[in-house]
Amino acid sequence: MAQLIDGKAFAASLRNDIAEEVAKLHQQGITPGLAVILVGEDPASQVYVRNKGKQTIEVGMSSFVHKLPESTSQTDLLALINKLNNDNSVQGILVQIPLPDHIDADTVINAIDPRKDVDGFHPVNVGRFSTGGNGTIPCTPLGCLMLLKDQLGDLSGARALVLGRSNIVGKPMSTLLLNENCTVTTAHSRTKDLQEECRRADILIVAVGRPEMVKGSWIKPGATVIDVGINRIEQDSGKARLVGDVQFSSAAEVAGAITPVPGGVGPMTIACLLLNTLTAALRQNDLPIPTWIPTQN
Ligand SMILES: NC(=O)C1=CN([C@@H]2O[C@H](COP(=O)(O)OP(=O)(O)OC[C@H]3O[C@@H](n4cnc5c(N)ncnc54)[C@H](OP(=O)(O)O)[C@@H]3O)[C@@H](O)[C@H]2O)C=CC1
Ligand SMILES: Nc1nc(=O)c2c([nH]1)NC[C@@H]1CN(c3ccc(C(=O)N[C@@H](CCC(=O)O)C(=O)O)cc3)C=[N+]21
Repeated sequence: MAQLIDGKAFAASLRNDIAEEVAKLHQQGITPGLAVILVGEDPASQVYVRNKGKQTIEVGMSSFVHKLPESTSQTDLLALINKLNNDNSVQGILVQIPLPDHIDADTVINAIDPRKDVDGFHPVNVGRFSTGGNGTIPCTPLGCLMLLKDQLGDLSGARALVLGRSNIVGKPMSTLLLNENCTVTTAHSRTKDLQEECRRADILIVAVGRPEMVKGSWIKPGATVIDVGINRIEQDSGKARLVGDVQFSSAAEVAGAITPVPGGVGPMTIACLLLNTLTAALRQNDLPIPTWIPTQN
Protein backbone atom coordinates (compact mmCIF):
# COMPACT_ATOMS: atom_id res chain seq x y z
CA MET A 1 0.00 0.00 0.00
CA ALA A 2 1.15 3.50 -0.87
CA GLN A 3 2.26 5.91 1.81
CA LEU A 4 -0.30 8.65 2.42
CA ILE A 5 0.94 12.21 1.85
CA ASP A 6 -0.78 14.24 4.55
CA GLY A 7 -1.36 17.67 2.98
CA LYS A 8 -3.66 18.69 5.80
CA ALA A 9 -0.96 18.21 8.45
CA PHE A 10 1.76 19.80 6.27
CA ALA A 11 -0.49 22.81 5.64
CA ALA A 12 -1.21 23.20 9.37
CA SER A 13 2.51 23.28 10.15
CA LEU A 14 3.13 25.75 7.32
CA ARG A 15 0.40 28.02 8.71
CA ASN A 16 2.18 27.88 12.10
CA ASP A 17 5.42 29.08 10.50
CA ILE A 18 3.50 31.84 8.69
CA ALA A 19 1.82 32.91 11.93
CA GLU A 20 5.26 33.30 13.59
CA GLU A 21 6.44 35.63 10.82
CA VAL A 22 3.18 37.59 10.96
CA ALA A 23 3.63 38.03 14.72
CA LYS A 24 7.03 39.62 14.01
CA LEU A 25 5.36 41.98 11.53
CA HIS A 26 2.78 42.95 14.17
CA GLN A 27 5.65 44.13 16.36
CA GLN A 28 6.60 46.53 13.57
CA GLY A 29 3.02 47.75 13.31
CA ILE A 30 2.28 45.81 10.11
CA THR A 31 -0.75 43.54 9.65
CA PRO A 32 -0.83 41.85 6.22
CA GLY A 33 -4.28 42.01 4.60
CA LEU A 34 -5.80 39.62 2.05
CA ALA A 35 -8.83 40.64 -0.02
CA VAL A 36 -10.85 37.87 -1.69
CA ILE A 37 -13.47 38.71 -4.30
CA LEU A 38 -16.21 36.22 -5.08
CA VAL A 39 -18.63 37.02 -7.89
CA GLY A 40 -21.77 34.85 -7.90
CA GLU A 41 -22.95 31.98 -5.77
CA ASP A 42 -20.93 28.94 -6.90
CA PRO A 43 -21.36 26.69 -3.82
CA ALA A 44 -17.89 25.10 -4.04
CA SER A 45 -16.24 28.53 -4.28
CA GLN A 46 -18.19 29.64 -1.24
CA VAL A 47 -16.68 26.79 0.78
CA TYR A 48 -13.14 27.77 -0.26
CA VAL A 49 -13.78 31.44 0.45
CA ARG A 50 -15.06 30.59 3.93
CA ASN A 51 -12.03 28.35 4.65
CA LYS A 52 -9.64 31.04 3.39
CA GLY A 53 -11.22 33.78 5.51
CA LYS A 54 -11.04 31.68 8.67
CA GLN A 55 -7.42 30.62 8.15
CA THR A 56 -6.33 34.14 7.16
CA ILE A 57 -7.48 35.43 10.54
CA GLU A 58 -5.94 32.45 12.37
CA VAL A 59 -2.44 33.34 11.10
CA GLY A 60 -2.90 36.95 12.23
CA MET A 61 -3.73 38.61 8.92
CA SER A 62 -6.73 40.77 8.08
CA SER A 63 -9.34 39.19 5.83
CA PHE A 64 -11.54 41.27 3.54
CA VAL A 65 -14.17 39.24 1.72
CA HIS A 66 -16.11 40.93 -1.07
CA LYS A 67 -19.14 38.88 -2.13
CA LEU A 68 -20.66 40.39 -5.25
CA PRO A 69 -23.86 39.29 -6.97
CA GLU A 70 -23.71 37.22 -10.20
CA SER A 71 -25.07 40.27 -12.08
CA THR A 72 -22.06 42.48 -11.15
CA SER A 73 -20.76 44.37 -14.19
CA GLN A 74 -17.14 44.12 -15.28
CA THR A 75 -16.84 47.88 -14.78
CA ASP A 76 -17.91 47.61 -11.14
CA LEU A 77 -15.53 44.70 -10.54
CA LEU A 78 -12.63 46.64 -12.09
CA ALA A 79 -13.50 49.63 -9.92
CA LEU A 80 -13.31 47.46 -6.79
CA ILE A 81 -9.93 46.06 -7.87
CA ASN A 82 -8.66 49.59 -8.47
CA LYS A 83 -9.78 50.56 -4.99
CA LEU A 84 -8.00 47.55 -3.44
CA ASN A 85 -4.85 48.25 -5.50
CA ASN A 86 -4.70 51.63 -3.73
CA ASP A 87 -5.70 50.37 -0.28
CA ASN A 88 -2.69 50.27 2.07
CA SER A 89 -4.36 47.76 4.39
CA VAL A 90 -4.45 45.20 1.53
CA GLN A 91 -1.24 43.43 0.39
CA GLY A 92 -2.90 40.53 -1.43
CA ILE A 93 -5.84 40.39 -3.84
CA LEU A 94 -7.48 37.19 -5.09
CA VAL A 95 -10.39 37.09 -7.53
CA GLN A 96 -12.06 33.70 -7.33
CA ILE A 97 -12.19 31.89 -10.69
CA PRO A 98 -14.39 31.00 -12.58
CA LEU A 99 -16.08 34.35 -13.14
CA PRO A 100 -19.54 34.74 -14.71
CA ASP A 101 -19.59 34.57 -18.55
CA HIS A 102 -20.18 38.30 -19.04
CA ILE A 103 -16.86 39.10 -17.31
CA ASP A 104 -13.52 38.63 -19.10
CA ALA A 105 -11.14 36.90 -16.66
CA ASP A 106 -7.99 38.11 -18.46
CA THR A 107 -9.06 41.75 -18.25
CA VAL A 108 -9.77 41.31 -14.54
CA ILE A 109 -6.46 39.55 -13.79
CA ASN A 110 -4.58 42.23 -15.75
CA ALA A 111 -6.14 44.93 -13.58
CA ILE A 112 -4.63 43.56 -10.34
CA ASP A 113 -1.41 45.27 -9.22
CA PRO A 114 1.21 42.54 -9.89
CA ARG A 115 2.71 43.18 -6.43
CA LYS A 116 -0.66 42.28 -4.88
CA ASP A 117 -1.36 39.33 -7.21
CA VAL A 118 -1.03 36.53 -4.64
CA ASP A 119 -2.42 33.92 -7.08
CA GLY A 120 0.50 34.54 -9.45
CA PHE A 121 -1.88 34.80 -12.43
CA HIS A 122 -0.89 38.29 -13.69
CA PRO A 123 1.20 38.16 -16.91
CA VAL A 124 4.03 40.03 -15.18
CA ASN A 125 4.28 37.32 -12.54
CA VAL A 126 3.81 34.51 -15.07
CA GLY A 127 6.66 35.99 -17.12
CA ARG A 128 8.99 36.48 -14.17
CA PHE A 129 8.29 33.01 -12.84
CA SER A 130 8.76 31.36 -16.26
CA THR A 131 12.12 33.05 -16.76
CA GLY A 132 13.32 32.12 -13.27
CA GLY A 133 12.88 35.55 -11.69
CA ASN A 134 11.15 36.22 -8.39
CA GLY A 135 7.55 36.38 -9.57
CA THR A 136 4.76 35.02 -7.37
CA ILE A 137 4.50 31.24 -7.68
CA PRO A 138 0.87 30.09 -8.16
CA CYS A 139 -0.50 28.57 -4.94
CA THR A 140 -1.60 25.12 -6.06
CA PRO A 141 1.61 24.19 -7.95
CA LEU A 142 3.69 25.62 -5.08
CA GLY A 143 1.75 23.47 -2.59
CA CYS A 144 2.26 20.38 -4.77
CA LEU A 145 6.00 21.06 -5.03
CA MET A 146 6.35 21.43 -1.26
CA LEU A 147 4.67 18.05 -0.73
CA LEU A 148 6.89 16.45 -3.39
CA LYS A 149 10.12 17.82 -1.92
CA ASP A 150 9.08 16.80 1.58
CA GLN A 151 8.43 13.29 0.28
CA LEU A 152 11.35 12.84 -2.13
CA GLY A 153 13.99 15.47 -1.34
CA ASP A 154 15.92 16.48 -4.47
CA LEU A 155 13.77 15.99 -7.58
CA SER A 156 16.64 16.30 -10.10
CA GLY A 157 16.43 13.88 -12.98
CA ALA A 158 13.03 12.46 -12.03
CA ARG A 159 10.63 11.80 -14.90
CA ALA A 160 7.53 13.90 -14.19
CA LEU A 161 4.21 13.84 -15.99
CA VAL A 162 1.76 16.69 -15.47
CA LEU A 163 -1.72 15.78 -16.67
CA GLY A 164 -3.54 19.06 -17.48
CA ARG A 165 -2.25 22.35 -18.97
CA SER A 166 -4.42 25.06 -17.44
CA ASN A 167 -2.89 28.44 -16.58
CA ILE A 168 -3.89 27.87 -12.95
CA VAL A 169 -2.40 24.44 -12.34
CA GLY A 170 -0.91 22.38 -15.18
CA LYS A 171 1.27 24.92 -16.97
CA PRO A 172 2.87 26.52 -13.89
CA MET A 173 3.30 23.05 -12.37
CA SER A 174 5.30 21.93 -15.42
CA THR A 175 7.43 25.09 -15.22
CA LEU A 176 8.10 24.57 -11.53
CA LEU A 177 9.16 20.93 -12.02
CA LEU A 178 11.40 21.94 -14.92
CA ASN A 179 13.04 24.51 -12.62
CA GLU A 180 13.60 21.61 -10.17
CA ASN A 181 15.48 19.74 -12.92
CA CYS A 182 12.83 17.11 -13.57
CA THR A 183 12.35 15.73 -17.08
CA VAL A 184 8.83 17.03 -17.65
CA THR A 185 6.03 15.92 -19.94
CA THR A 186 2.77 17.88 -20.05
CA ALA A 187 -0.22 15.81 -21.15
CA HIS A 188 -3.70 17.01 -22.13
CA SER A 189 -6.84 16.04 -24.02
CA ARG A 190 -4.97 15.61 -27.34
CA THR A 191 -2.19 13.45 -25.87
CA LYS A 192 -1.76 10.07 -27.60
CA ASP A 193 -1.34 6.96 -25.46
CA LEU A 194 -2.09 8.87 -22.27
CA GLN A 195 -2.02 5.74 -20.11
CA GLU A 196 1.41 4.81 -21.46
CA GLU A 197 2.73 8.34 -20.79
CA CYS A 198 1.44 8.12 -17.22
CA ARG A 199 3.04 4.71 -16.67
CA ARG A 200 6.50 6.14 -17.46
CA ALA A 201 6.33 8.77 -14.73
CA ASP A 202 8.20 8.69 -11.41
CA ILE A 203 6.14 11.72 -10.41
CA LEU A 204 2.54 11.99 -11.60
CA ILE A 205 0.58 15.21 -11.06
CA VAL A 206 -3.07 15.01 -12.09
CA ALA A 207 -5.18 18.14 -12.68
CA VAL A 208 -7.86 17.34 -15.25
CA GLY A 209 -11.15 17.86 -13.45
CA ARG A 210 -12.42 14.36 -14.36
CA PRO A 211 -13.54 12.37 -11.30
CA GLU A 212 -11.36 9.27 -10.72
CA MET A 213 -10.09 9.22 -14.32
CA VAL A 214 -6.57 7.89 -13.57
CA LYS A 215 -6.65 4.24 -12.48
CA GLY A 216 -4.04 2.18 -10.65
CA SER A 217 -3.14 0.37 -13.90
CA TRP A 218 -1.91 3.72 -15.35
CA ILE A 219 0.63 4.19 -12.58
CA LYS A 220 4.27 3.08 -12.44
CA PRO A 221 4.83 0.90 -9.35
CA GLY A 222 6.36 3.04 -6.61
CA ALA A 223 5.55 6.38 -8.30
CA THR A 224 4.63 9.48 -6.29
CA VAL A 225 1.10 10.62 -7.19
CA ILE A 226 -0.26 14.11 -6.50
CA ASP A 227 -4.01 14.36 -7.09
CA VAL A 228 -5.06 17.99 -7.59
CA GLY A 229 -8.64 17.21 -8.62
CA ILE A 230 -11.55 18.39 -6.51
CA ASN A 231 -14.79 16.92 -7.81
CA ARG A 232 -18.08 16.97 -5.98
CA ILE A 233 -20.12 13.88 -6.86
CA GLU A 234 -23.66 13.08 -5.81
CA GLN A 235 -24.03 9.84 -3.88
CA ASP A 236 -27.10 7.58 -3.86
CA SER A 237 -27.87 8.95 -0.42
CA GLY A 238 -28.22 12.39 -2.03
CA LYS A 239 -25.22 13.73 -0.13
CA ALA A 240 -22.26 15.09 -2.10
CA ARG A 241 -18.78 13.58 -1.70
CA LEU A 242 -15.39 14.96 -2.78
CA VAL A 243 -13.22 12.80 -5.02
CA GLY A 244 -10.01 13.52 -6.89
CA ASP A 245 -9.00 12.96 -10.51
CA VAL A 246 -7.30 9.71 -9.46
CA GLN A 247 -9.13 6.55 -8.45
CA PHE A 248 -7.68 6.40 -4.97
CA SER A 249 -8.40 2.73 -4.13
CA SER A 250 -6.67 1.23 -7.17
CA ALA A 251 -3.90 3.86 -7.28
CA ALA A 252 -2.93 3.34 -3.64
CA GLU A 253 -2.17 -0.34 -4.41
CA VAL A 254 0.48 0.61 -6.99
CA ALA A 255 1.89 4.04 -6.06
CA GLY A 256 4.75 4.55 -3.61
CA ALA A 257 3.02 7.59 -2.13
CA ILE A 258 -0.23 9.43 -2.90
CA THR A 259 -2.20 12.47 -1.73
CA PRO A 260 -5.79 11.89 -0.58
CA VAL A 261 -8.81 14.03 -1.56
CA PRO A 262 -9.84 15.77 0.62
CA GLY A 263 -6.83 16.41 2.87
CA GLY A 264 -4.13 16.55 0.17
CA VAL A 265 -3.48 19.44 -2.19
CA GLY A 266 -6.54 21.55 -1.23
CA PRO A 267 -5.32 22.63 2.22
CA MET A 268 -1.85 23.31 0.73
CA THR A 269 -3.37 25.72 -1.79
CA ILE A 270 -4.82 27.84 1.00
CA ALA A 271 -1.62 27.70 3.09
CA CYS A 272 0.42 28.80 0.05
CA LEU A 273 -2.01 31.64 -0.58
CA LEU A 274 -1.28 32.87 2.94
CA LEU A 275 2.44 32.36 2.32
CA ASN A 276 2.23 34.43 -0.88
CA THR A 277 0.35 37.13 1.04
CA LEU A 278 3.11 37.17 3.68
CA THR A 279 5.78 37.41 0.96
CA ALA A 280 3.83 40.22 -0.74
CA ALA A 281 3.56 42.12 2.57
CA LEU A 282 7.31 41.73 3.22
CA ARG A 283 8.18 42.94 -0.29
CA GLN A 284 5.76 45.87 -0.12
CA ASN A 285 7.42 46.95 3.13
CA ASP A 286 10.95 46.45 1.73
CA LEU A 287 11.64 43.77 4.34
CA PRO A 288 13.85 40.72 3.70
CA ILE A 289 12.21 37.39 2.83
CA PRO A 290 13.14 34.71 5.44
CA THR A 291 15.25 31.93 3.90
CA TRP A 292 12.69 29.20 4.63
CA ILE A 293 10.19 30.80 2.22
CA PRO A 294 10.55 29.34 -1.27
CA THR A 295 11.25 31.97 -3.91
CA GLN A 296 13.09 31.47 -7.13
CA ASN A 297 16.23 33.39 -6.36
N1 LIG B 1 -6.75 21.35 -4.96
C1 LIG B 1 -6.76 22.61 -5.35
O1 LIG B 1 -6.34 23.47 -4.62
C2 LIG B 1 -7.25 22.97 -6.70
C3 LIG B 1 -7.94 22.02 -7.41
N2 LIG B 1 -8.36 22.27 -8.68
C4 LIG B 1 -9.00 21.14 -9.36
O2 LIG B 1 -8.07 20.60 -10.29
C5 LIG B 1 -8.73 20.12 -11.45
C6 LIG B 1 -8.18 20.82 -12.68
O3 LIG B 1 -8.42 22.20 -12.59
P1 LIG B 1 -8.03 23.22 -13.77
O4 LIG B 1 -6.61 23.02 -14.12
O5 LIG B 1 -8.50 24.53 -13.36
O6 LIG B 1 -8.97 22.61 -14.94
P2 LIG B 1 -9.17 23.03 -16.47
O7 LIG B 1 -10.50 22.51 -16.84
O8 LIG B 1 -8.84 24.44 -16.68
O9 LIG B 1 -8.05 22.16 -17.23
C7 LIG B 1 -8.16 20.78 -17.36
C8 LIG B 1 -7.00 20.23 -18.17
O10 LIG B 1 -7.17 18.82 -18.25
C9 LIG B 1 -7.14 18.40 -19.61
N3 LIG B 1 -8.11 17.32 -19.80
C10 LIG B 1 -9.45 17.38 -19.60
N4 LIG B 1 -9.99 16.19 -19.89
C11 LIG B 1 -9.00 15.38 -20.28
C12 LIG B 1 -8.93 14.03 -20.70
N5 LIG B 1 -10.02 13.26 -20.79
N6 LIG B 1 -7.73 13.52 -21.03
C13 LIG B 1 -6.62 14.27 -20.96
N7 LIG B 1 -6.61 15.56 -20.55
C14 LIG B 1 -7.80 16.10 -20.21
C15 LIG B 1 -7.51 19.61 -20.44
O11 LIG B 1 -6.92 19.46 -21.71
P3 LIG B 1 -7.07 20.57 -22.89
O12 LIG B 1 -6.17 21.69 -22.49
O13 LIG B 1 -6.56 19.83 -24.10
O14 LIG B 1 -8.51 20.92 -22.96
C16 LIG B 1 -6.94 20.76 -19.61
O15 LIG B 1 -5.60 21.00 -19.96
C17 LIG B 1 -10.22 20.38 -11.17
O16 LIG B 1 -10.75 19.20 -10.58
C18 LIG B 1 -10.21 21.50 -10.16
O17 LIG B 1 -11.35 21.52 -9.36
C19 LIG B 1 -8.08 23.46 -9.29
C20 LIG B 1 -7.41 24.46 -8.62
C21 LIG B 1 -6.97 24.28 -7.25
N1 LIG C 1 -8.33 32.78 -8.14
C1 LIG C 1 -8.45 31.54 -7.74
N2 LIG C 1 -7.44 30.94 -7.05
C2 LIG C 1 -7.55 29.65 -6.63
O1 LIG C 1 -6.61 29.10 -6.00
C3 LIG C 1 -8.76 28.92 -6.89
C4 LIG C 1 -9.78 29.59 -7.60
N3 LIG C 1 -9.60 30.87 -8.01
N4 LIG C 1 -10.92 28.93 -7.89
C5 LIG C 1 -11.19 27.58 -7.44
C6 LIG C 1 -9.92 26.77 -7.22
C7 LIG C 1 -10.11 25.61 -6.30
N5 LIG C 1 -9.34 25.91 -5.10
C8 LIG C 1 -9.35 25.18 -3.92
C9 LIG C 1 -8.84 25.67 -2.73
C10 LIG C 1 -8.93 24.95 -1.55
C11 LIG C 1 -9.53 23.71 -1.53
C12 LIG C 1 -9.64 22.97 -0.24
O2 LIG C 1 -9.42 23.51 0.83
N6 LIG C 1 -10.02 21.67 -0.25
C13 LIG C 1 -10.19 20.84 0.90
C14 LIG C 1 -11.65 20.47 1.13
C15 LIG C 1 -12.63 21.61 1.03
C16 LIG C 1 -14.07 21.13 0.91
O3 LIG C 1 -14.52 20.33 1.74
O4 LIG C 1 -14.72 21.57 -0.07
C17 LIG C 1 -9.41 19.55 0.72
O5 LIG C 1 -9.16 19.17 -0.44
O6 LIG C 1 -9.11 18.91 1.71
C18 LIG C 1 -10.02 23.19 -2.70
C19 LIG C 1 -9.91 23.91 -3.88
C20 LIG C 1 -8.71 27.11 -5.28
N7 LIG C 1 -8.96 27.61 -6.48
